[in-house]
This record gives sequence, C-alpha cells and structure tokens, in this order.
Amino acid sequence: MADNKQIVELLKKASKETPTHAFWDTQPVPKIADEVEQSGPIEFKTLDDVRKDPLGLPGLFEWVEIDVNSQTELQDLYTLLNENYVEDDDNMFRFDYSPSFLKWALQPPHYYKEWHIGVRVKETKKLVGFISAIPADVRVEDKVVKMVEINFLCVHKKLREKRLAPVLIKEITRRVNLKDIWQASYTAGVVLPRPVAVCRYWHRSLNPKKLIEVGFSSLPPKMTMSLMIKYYRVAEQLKNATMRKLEKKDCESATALLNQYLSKYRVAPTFTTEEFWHWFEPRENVMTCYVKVDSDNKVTDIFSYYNLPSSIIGNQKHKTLKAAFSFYNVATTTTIKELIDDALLVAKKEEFDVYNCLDIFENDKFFKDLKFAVGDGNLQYYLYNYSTPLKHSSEIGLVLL
Ligand SMILES: CCCCCCCCCCCCCC(=O)SCCNC(=O)CCNC(=O)[C@H](O)C(C)(C)COP(=O)(O)OP(=O)(O)OC[C@H]1O[C@@H](n2cnc3c(N)ncnc32)[C@H](O)[C@@H]1OP(=O)(O)O
Ligand SMILES: CNCCCN(C)c1ncc(F)c(N2CC(C(=O)NCc3cnc4ccccn34)C2)n1
Repeated sequence: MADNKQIVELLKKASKETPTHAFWDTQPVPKIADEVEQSGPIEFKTLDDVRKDPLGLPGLFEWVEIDVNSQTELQDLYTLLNENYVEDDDNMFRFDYSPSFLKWALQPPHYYKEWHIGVRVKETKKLVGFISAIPADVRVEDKVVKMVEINFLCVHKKLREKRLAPVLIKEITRRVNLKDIWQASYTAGVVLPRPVAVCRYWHRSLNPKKLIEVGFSSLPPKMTMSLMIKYYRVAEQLKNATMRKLEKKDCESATALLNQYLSKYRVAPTFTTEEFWHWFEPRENVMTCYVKVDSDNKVTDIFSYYNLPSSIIGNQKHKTLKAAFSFYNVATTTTIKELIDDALLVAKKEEFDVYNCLDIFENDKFFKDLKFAVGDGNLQYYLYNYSTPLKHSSEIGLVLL
C-alpha cells in the first residue's frame, strides 16, 4: 500500500466525497483528514452517563439476543449473513461465514451473550439486523487498552439506508459501556471517519482454473490455462518437514512466542494462554494452525489461517469460492517466506482455491516470491473513542475475522 502521505491524500479525497457524516460526526472518532499527534481516549464517560434502557427501534422491530448455543438461532444468524453480508464491489461474491465459524468467532473467553444483538420483525420473528462485540486486549503504541472488537454488522438488503446501522452501533456501544469498556476496534471495506490504517488484500491462486472460471482472476495475455496451472503449482514437500498441527501442550510456549513477536507492532492484541487456545485450536472447516517445536518442545514457528468461503453469485458451475485467510504467523527458525510456502502447501491440500493476506505484519516480504497478486479490496482499520496517528499497514499486527 502507498506510504502515509498518499494515504492522507486518499482520505482527504474520500472526505470530499462524503463531507458530512450525519452519524459519524456525532461520534468520538477523529475527522477523516485530522492529522493526529497524540494517542489516547477522545471522550471520558462514566457508568452514570450510560442509558440503562435499550435505544428505541421503529415500531415493527424488536431487540433480541442471538443465543449462538441455540442451533436454530445460530442458523437464523447464518442465513441473515449468508444472504445480506459483505459483497465485492461487482456483487459477484458474498461472504459465507459458516455456523461453526460464527460460534467460534462470537464465543471467545469472557464473551457476553448480551453483545450478540439481533433485530427481529415483531410479527414474523424474521431476523433483519445484527451486530456483535467480543472482548479483546489490544495494545495501541505502548498502552494495552481493554476494548471490544466489533464485527458482523448487517442490515437486511430490504431495510438498507433507513439509518438502522447507527441504531445498532449506538445500542452495542451502550451495552459495552455498561461493562465499563469505552474503546473498540473494527475493520471495514468502506472509508469512515477515521482510519487508523488503510490496508490492501493480496491473493495467492491455488486453483487458477476455477478462479478464472468464476471471474475472481483473469487469464493474462499470452498465458494459456495449462501455463497458469503450472505457474501456480505448490511445492510437493514442506520446507519445514517437522511442522505439525498445534496441540494443547504447545499453548504455553506458543502464546509466549506470539505475544513476544507482536510486541514490535504499533497496534496488536495480547493473548492469554486460554485465549490463544480458543483462537488457534485446530477446528475442521474453521481454523488451521501448524507449529514447529525445538528439542525442548518449545514452539519456535507458527502459521495459521481461517476458512472464510464466499457464495459465488449467479455462477452455474461453481457455487462456492473456498478462501483461506492468513491469521497470525511467526517465523524464528525459518524465514517468513518458507513458513508461508508451507501454509500454501497445506491450504492446497485442504482444497482451498485461494489464500488471502493483508499487507500487514511483514507480509510484503513474501508477496512477490510466493506469487501473490494485489487485490482491489482495501480494508480500513478503525478505533472507536481512541485517537492515534495514522499507521502504515506494516505497523498493524491485528487480524479481525
Ligand atoms: C465502546 C464500544 C463502541 C462499539 C461501536 C464501535 C463502532 C462500530 C462501528 C461498526 C463496525 C462494523 C464492522 C463491520 O461489521 S464491517 C462489515 C459491515 N457489513 C456489511 O458491509 C454487510 C452489508 N451491508 C450492510 O449490511 C449495510 O449496508 C450496513 C449495516 C453496513 C449499513 O447499513 P445501511 O447501508 O442500511 O446504512 P444506514 O442508512 O443504516 O446507515 C448509514 C450510516 O452507517 C454508516 N455505515 C455504513 N457502513 C458502515 C460500516 N461498515 N461500519 C460503520 N458504519 C457504517 C454510514 O457511513 C452512515 O453513517 P454517516 O456516514 O451518515 O455518518
Ligand atoms: C469486518 N470484517 C473484515 C474482514 C471481512 N473481510 C474478510 C473482508 N472485508 C472486506 C474486503 F474487501 C475483503 N476482501 C477480501 C478480498 C477478496 O477476497 N475480494 C474478493 C471477494 C471474494 N469474496 C468476497 C466477499 C466480499 C468482498 C470481496 N470478496 C477483499 N475481505
């Protein structure tokens, strides 16, 4: 991604496009083009300032808590997102987070069910809106901030542009404040006041034939399909022959290794061992995590990715794009390039069509050699009620699902 000066230009341009944000201009977030010097909370409120009753909703609708331990309620949430969540700009793909993925994403240690907020139509009980928060300790520069990560904001396609999103955001804010938490982190493909970092997606083809058939990639001029297939063939053997699936006994040393590695980034989470095991325990069709250990059985290298498929809208031959999204990786006895080369081999074996990475961490060190192609999707990182200077994408060490 471009350097900060270019990003500030991009943000100034974006702020000209939507000069007024009727909702966001009322929120404790810096203005889009603000050049912030200090890091710290923007507003200070106490529990006394927090409304004790839920926000008002238009008469037809009611607030509900989605109980992700209930199969039927989890299925309602799956269906809402499967039909109404994030699409690419050309409406060719829509994320298809699975029920087991959503349960995993929403139930880390110390989660609150009150933070899984749905909006249903009173009469039919149809789920038409959702937003979630999960607790996370995120360090910003030199301060660890107890905050929440906001995700899965969704309003049914038929109820768009009725200002329901600000109501969902204010309600989740109220419920989080009631637990004496005043900051949040979130990411979005849209530019809002105001990004902490502007990141870019990179993609590594694993199944070029299918990616071309579904319009994810195109065949470059003078390239034949058979040449493409050959070009993207992955290694036969692991570069790190002893890499194996993470096991519970690895957790102590793996957590220490990851926390140490993340300390060099300006925005990064800190994990307890319990949190680490929740996020990295291998889960079929959700999370893949491999480690390498030394002679004392201490973890020295980790690669991990999550399974986030997309529905392919309107393609007769293929219904689903199988995408692996890079999660957290640490290389100490190997290079990041060799480590990710091994991740690509395992992802190909697990029949993924593409492996996606953001240009965060030190990922830009391997994009070229491992044959990644830059995507057209930007992902903006945001903090709520916390100002901090704009970061270069390589200073970000946080992944949201
Ligand atoms: C301390 C605790 C704090 C907790 C909260 C921290 C903040 C969390 C913030 C949420 C983090 C979410 C992280 C994720 O999940 S990012 C994924 C978001 N979901 C999707 O993109 C799914 C498909 N789209 C939809 O479902 C709807 O279009 C959504 C629900 C996104 C907007 O619904 P709709 O299209 O019907 O619009 P409206 O008329 O109701 O409202 C228009 C207002 O909403 C602002 N808007 C539009 N998109 C987003 C967006 N992605 N984040 C924040 N704000 C957004 C927009 O600028 C405008 O405000 P303003 O420009 O007039 O001011
Ligand atoms: C709120 N949590 C943020 C993470 C959600 N994530 C993963 C996400 N947010 C915005 C994006 F721009 C994005 N991209 C991955 C890249 C990509 O794969 N683009 C082609 C594509 C295939 N399927 C879809 C579905 C929706 C959008 C683009 N799609 C672009 N990823």
